[in-house]
Amino acid sequence: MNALTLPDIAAQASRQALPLEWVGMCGIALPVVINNQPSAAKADAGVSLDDGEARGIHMSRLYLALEMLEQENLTPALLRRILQRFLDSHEGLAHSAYLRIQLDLLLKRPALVSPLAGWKSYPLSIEARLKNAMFHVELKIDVPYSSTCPCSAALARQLIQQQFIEDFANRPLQHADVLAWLGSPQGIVATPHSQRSNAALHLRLDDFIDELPLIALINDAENALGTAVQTAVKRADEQAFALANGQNLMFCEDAARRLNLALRRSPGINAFQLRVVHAESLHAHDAVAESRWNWEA
Ligand SMILES: Nc1nc2c(ncn2[C@@H]2O[C@H](COP(=O)(O)OP(=O)(O)OP(=O)(O)O)[C@@H](O)[C@H]2O)c(=O)[nH]1
Repeated sequence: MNALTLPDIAAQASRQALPLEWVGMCGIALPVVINNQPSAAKADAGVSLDDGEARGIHMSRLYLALEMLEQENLTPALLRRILQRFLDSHEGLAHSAYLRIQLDLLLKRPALVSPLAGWKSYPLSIEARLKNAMFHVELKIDVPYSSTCPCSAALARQLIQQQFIEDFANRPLQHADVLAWLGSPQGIVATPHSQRSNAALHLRLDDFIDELPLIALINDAENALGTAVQTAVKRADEQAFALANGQNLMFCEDAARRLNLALRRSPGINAFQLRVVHAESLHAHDAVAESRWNWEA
């Protein structure tokens, strides 16, 4: 049999000698292991093509290095080893390596009061870079929550006061009457508007961190807001949620400031930028606030 050598176009010289900032593959489907659980993910893997004379990179070498993600828990150390393999397999061609992994982090979250729990999905993106032996990891996490407008709450309270004046005008106040009134629709003649809201967190991690602090970060953000959206809900949980909203009235500015202060204290974070979006029910447009800490674009 005639053994033919397969043509290797990538190994040819480029017609235009020009380095490229990024070459690779986007949207690779693969499982990654987080907290010992496999999750369906999409990866973008690439290197710089610093040798402008080379026609192309070796895509298969990047692709095969990603197999390491199937074997062990996703950690900064694992990301670094994969990126190092990208570079080792492109010696002389590439000086910097990049990997982004996107998935929905599925966490079981307890109800506020009842002994129930349910699953909540947090869109997550993990970006790792290795260049000149400098290794960086960034996380992007979306945290959904509820926000009740403090201005609307004050306006609603004023209407309740007016209703009280009308209903109890020229009448001696009886404890039982007031209690019954408070429990009637008259006692809450106006309600403040509230909305499902989202905090998009973009965080730079400490370079020498051992674990990705995913759950700790989400907990810190949700505790700072006080009104995380719920999963399994019985009436007791809904009542506790109503109380949490009443005790945590928030403009988008308030939410951004709360998150900023909480994330500064959160371990393992070097810098962050965040964007909160309140999908207003008062308007057909959103109220948005952004905040940064130590962040240089
Ligand atoms: N560089 C590059 N490769 C591409 C592209 N689109 C498809 N490929 C293919 O990706 C495949 C894998 O490339 P390599 O990793 O160089 O494959 P290989 O030469 O068999 O592997 P090595 O022996 O490790 O170099 C090749 O068949 C390429 O043709 C592209 O736009 N750029």
